[in-house]
Amino acid sequence: MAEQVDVVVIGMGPGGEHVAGRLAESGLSVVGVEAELVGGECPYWACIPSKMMIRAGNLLAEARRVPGMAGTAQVAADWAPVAARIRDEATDDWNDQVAADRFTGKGGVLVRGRGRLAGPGRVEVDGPEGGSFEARIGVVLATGSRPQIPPVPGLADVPYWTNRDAIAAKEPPASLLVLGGGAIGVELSQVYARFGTRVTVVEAMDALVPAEEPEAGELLAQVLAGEGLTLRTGARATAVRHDGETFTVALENGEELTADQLLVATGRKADLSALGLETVGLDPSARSLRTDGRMLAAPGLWGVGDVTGHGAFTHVAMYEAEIAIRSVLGDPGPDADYRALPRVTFTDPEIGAVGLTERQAREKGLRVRTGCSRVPESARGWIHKAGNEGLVKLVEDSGRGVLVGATAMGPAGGEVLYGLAVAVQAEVPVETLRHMIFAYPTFHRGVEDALKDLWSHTDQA
Ligand SMILES: Cc1cc2nc3c(=O)[nH]c(=O)nc-3n(C[C@H](O)[C@H](O)[C@H](O)COP(=O)(O)OP(=O)(O)OC[C@H]3O[C@@H](n4cnc5c(N)ncnc54)[C@H](O)[C@@H]3O)c2cc1C
Ligand SMILES: NC(=O)c1ccc[n+]([C@@H]2O[C@H](COP(=O)([O-])OP(=O)(O)OC[C@H]3O[C@@H](n4cnc5c(N)ncnc54)[C@H](O)[C@@H]3O)[C@@H](O)[C@H]2O)c1
Repeated sequence: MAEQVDVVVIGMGPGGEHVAGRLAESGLSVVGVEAELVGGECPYWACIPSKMMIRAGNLLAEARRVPGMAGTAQVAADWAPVAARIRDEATDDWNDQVAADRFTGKGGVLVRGRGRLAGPGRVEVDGPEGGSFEARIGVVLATGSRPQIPPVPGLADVPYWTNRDAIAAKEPPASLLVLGGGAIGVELSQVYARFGTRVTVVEAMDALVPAEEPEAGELLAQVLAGEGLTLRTGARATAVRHDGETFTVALENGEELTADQLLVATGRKADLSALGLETVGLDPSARSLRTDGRMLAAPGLWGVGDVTGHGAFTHVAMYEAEIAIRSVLGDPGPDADYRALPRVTFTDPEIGAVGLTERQAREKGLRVRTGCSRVPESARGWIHKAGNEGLVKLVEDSGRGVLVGATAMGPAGGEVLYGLAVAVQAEVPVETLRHMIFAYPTFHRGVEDALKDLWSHTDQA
């Protein structure tokens, strides 16, 4: 006999935990199903511990910038406090009791196991605590994503690292090969390099962080090369092997790269294959779960987070969760709108970006005008000196006179981004932005310089 409840949430990462907790607080009977740890990837193997590592790496980099600007500093990197902080403060040694109690404290019922749909509103959970559930209102799928491993010959047979191993490492390897120069690849590469690891990054596309503006990828490559990393862009791995000690990655051009560890960071994908989607008339082989503006994938079936394919970010999962909560409760509010989706790659310098890149805007057929400024050429960048690399790039839909995208790269680039995200979201006329007062001498005055540059260009469509 299936147990009757109001809502079943499958997957208790940032998206699912938020939906399940809020619906339980609102008085519904809610079952949250989790196969691993309540909280999902973000607190245990992703955002939070990686940003602790980055904070540590940035402290070392700042200390190394003291000579010539503030005296002398002797810096001895030590991974032990980083590994300890990840265990003690971020993950409770990968124990989710606090998160589980947080959910049950709101009135939810946690069922540990792997859930799958068994027809509209029906969920079956494997595992010792499993069972069958029938949801009166519906089911929320929030099953996240997992690493996408490319079909490079030999790769499947070697003990490569994913983000999980890189986060849980108790000490930095002497050398590290990183396959993939996207967000995970560049963030973790820079950290490890700052702790003394010899790092080589292999990126298939022509630039690092290829989903962002090419100017950002080029500048990041200069910075990372300056910090001693070896970079291979436009490089395809043709074979991987491991002799028990050393990894070897062969590239298309004949070059062979070796290292003690190999991190595969070539993207993440949702896995819909085992969720029973066929029982509700949906395609289990799809790349992601298609949802409408209310996060509905089918009647009584909502999707939130990485599984929807709208951007693998915790802030997207939380945003979609809020909409799904309103939709389940029948509360009014706007549909999902991804025009001003922000991304921050937490390298040093940070790469903050929102909305469309120039290329995406052109591909949409917009009349595009761009404006750029360089952080070192601004008063604040010049004052900052060591570690001042960065830029601002604006993408205007000149037909409408509004920004549709922007990049703020530099010290605190992710914070500078905020004003630009407001401008894109609210479609503030560029003419209005141009006549604002920008505080002196801030990094965000680079936006004013980029607006001036925008104005000096005629339409480039
Ligand atoms: C190294 C790294 C760094 C990152 N840094 C950032 C960052 O700085 N900022 C940012 O915004 N994003 C970052 N991300 C992305 C972020 O972690 C994800 O976007 C976010 O965790 C997605 O949340 P989610 O709820 O969709 O899924 P997840 O966090 O993936 O959680 C899904 C949960 O569902 C469970 N599950 C899956 N299938 C089932 C099933 N059938 N039954 C029961 N349970 C199931 C899983 O065990 C998991 O706990 C980073 C990712 C990585 C890998
Ligand atoms: N700061 C953040 O918000 C943050 C940090 C880390 C991860 N994330 C999220 O997690 C997602 C996954 O991160 P990711 O870095 O794995 O993915 P990604 O998609 O950002 O980057 C993957 C990179 O690997 C490259 N690649 C793919 N196949 C390759 C191959 N065979 N050889 C060499 N390069 C190859 C791609 O061209 C791409 O540049 C990100 O897209 C992002 O949404 C966010």
